[in-house]
Amino acid sequence: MTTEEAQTAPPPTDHSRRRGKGTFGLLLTYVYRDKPLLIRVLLLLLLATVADVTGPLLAKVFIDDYLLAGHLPVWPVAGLALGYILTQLAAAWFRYRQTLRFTDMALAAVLDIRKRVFAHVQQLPMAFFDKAMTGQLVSRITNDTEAIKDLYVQFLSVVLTNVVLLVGIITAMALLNVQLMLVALLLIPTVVGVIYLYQKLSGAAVADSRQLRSDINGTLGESISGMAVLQACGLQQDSAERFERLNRHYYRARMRTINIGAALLRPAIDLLSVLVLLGILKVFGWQQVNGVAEVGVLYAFLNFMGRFTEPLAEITQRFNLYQQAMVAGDRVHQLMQQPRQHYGKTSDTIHRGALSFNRVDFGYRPDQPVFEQLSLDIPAGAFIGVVGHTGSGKSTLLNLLLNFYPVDAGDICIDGRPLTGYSQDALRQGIGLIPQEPFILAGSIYDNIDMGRTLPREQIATAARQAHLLETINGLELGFDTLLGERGSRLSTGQRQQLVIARALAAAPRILLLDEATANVDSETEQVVQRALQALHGKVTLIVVAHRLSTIKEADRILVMAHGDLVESGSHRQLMTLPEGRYRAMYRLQQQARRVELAEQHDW
Ligand SMILES: Nc1ncnc2c1ncn2[C@@H]1O[C@H](COP(=O)(O)OP(=O)(O)OP(=O)(O)O)[C@@H](O)[C@H]1O
Repeated sequence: MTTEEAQTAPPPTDHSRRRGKGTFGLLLTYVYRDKPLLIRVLLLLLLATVADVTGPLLAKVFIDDYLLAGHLPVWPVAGLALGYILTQLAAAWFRYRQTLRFTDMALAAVLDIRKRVFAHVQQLPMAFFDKAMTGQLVSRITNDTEAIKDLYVQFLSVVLTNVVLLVGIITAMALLNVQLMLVALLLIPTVVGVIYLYQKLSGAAVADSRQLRSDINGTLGESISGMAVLQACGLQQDSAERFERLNRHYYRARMRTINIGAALLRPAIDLLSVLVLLGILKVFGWQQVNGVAEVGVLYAFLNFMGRFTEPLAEITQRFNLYQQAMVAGDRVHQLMQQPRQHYGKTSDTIHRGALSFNRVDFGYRPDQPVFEQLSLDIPAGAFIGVVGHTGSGKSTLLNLLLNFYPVDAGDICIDGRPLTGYSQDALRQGIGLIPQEPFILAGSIYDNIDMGRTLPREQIATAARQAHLLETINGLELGFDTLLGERGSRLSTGQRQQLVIARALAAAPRILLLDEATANVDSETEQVVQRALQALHGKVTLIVVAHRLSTIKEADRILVMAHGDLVESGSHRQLMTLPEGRYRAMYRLQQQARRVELAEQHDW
């Protein structure tokens, strides 16, 4: 959803609250996973609370039974003092252990969520990524899961601790004086009311702020990756203004939530606790007159009241984190609900590499078909060139072969079996892709060819030789272990392309797809690619999409596409004989352009 959509969307308060319950349950399941740890945490929590509330009870005994009675025997009083010190020390120790364990549990849960979310995102169909903004997606996997961590560490831990503490305090109060306890208890429904009001008022603002934060990340990601274009077009000012605008919206949305929280949470509790305190003093005064209450009870009560309002205030304050975590959890949950790309489950692998399209219909959008009834047969080991004007469907042909998108009708078969029947591993192992933009990892040359497949080093070296890159690699100081900067900045454009060719060849695919692999390289590198293709000719099915017709001149068959239709098909020689042929016209045009280029070079 874009910012505009977020702003025009109906207020998410009710809706997100409805979804929130499911999200909360989902988030809790991550904690249940480690039950022994959960039990240990709860036990520590209980022990800490018991130790905590014992202190004031001991103090009450000291005041009423010894201090006010003017009777101070050494051993019982020393015993009470020691008991007081020990219980407070024990409370501190149990609390410390419990906080550590809770954080451990929370971080493990977040680790688990992040792992699952990323694994899921990697299985999503390409159609999802067509619409997703990189920065926004990154924001969901990092910031939103981080907000979920706050739910565990800062919300659940604090709320659970304080609820148990409250129960402990109320029990201790009831033991001392039931009437006074009932006055103190009045605070609870009022606090629940405050929390409810807070959630109602802040829900929309919290959802807005999370969406805006991910828009900020999206814009940043887009600007940084397109910095060269941005600077070349002098768009820095526009981009800065857009960024500033988003930040300003974000600031306002955050301030809205902070203002609501600041007005409602802490001040409301403080005010109410003063009223309750007055109520306690009144009831105590009345009981004193009737000779029911003791001074020690008042001391213990005042002590408990201090402890009673603190957890309530803590709980209410943490509700803004709860609100944020619920919205974040919902966003993560929605991402996890995205259907994965469908792959087959059989263990069949691609053996030969024969391809066929049988009456295939496909469109990225239902109202804009790219292919209608496209049929095509490609024998194993054939070298097929694909040409056509921009937008004619060349890359789409490759996308469908990679099962990046499901077809709308008809089917695509590899070695006579439907493409959708093959497992993801079989497809990735059997089909190699060399895209126009080489994608280079910030790792070593070895890592970049291997791509986590842990292939034997000899296989990597063979692939590098096939891509005519071995000599270049051997010339580098650390050879295959040479680290490439981010986006492979240490290599030239041509060398990056060769590296990607080596990567594709390393898995010994039966089908190799090249999508404009020679569009951005010089003639020399193009010849390297051509030589690599010639070496593979007959051994691997080659489907080469090329604007530069010289790259595919030697192909067995050239497919000419126009508006998703196959309009011409044949070898270079056959197509050149068609008097009105599109291929012939394109080839002549390119030859002419080449001649002009050479003449210009000569003049220089
Ligand atoms: N991800 C997408 N979402 C929606 N429409 C798309 C997408 N990719 C391509 N198209 C549309 O599908 C049609 C075919 O595009 P395709 O990329 O296959 O053409 P092409 O022949 O490879 O073009 P080029 O030579 O410019 O790379 C075009 O009309 C294009 O606008």
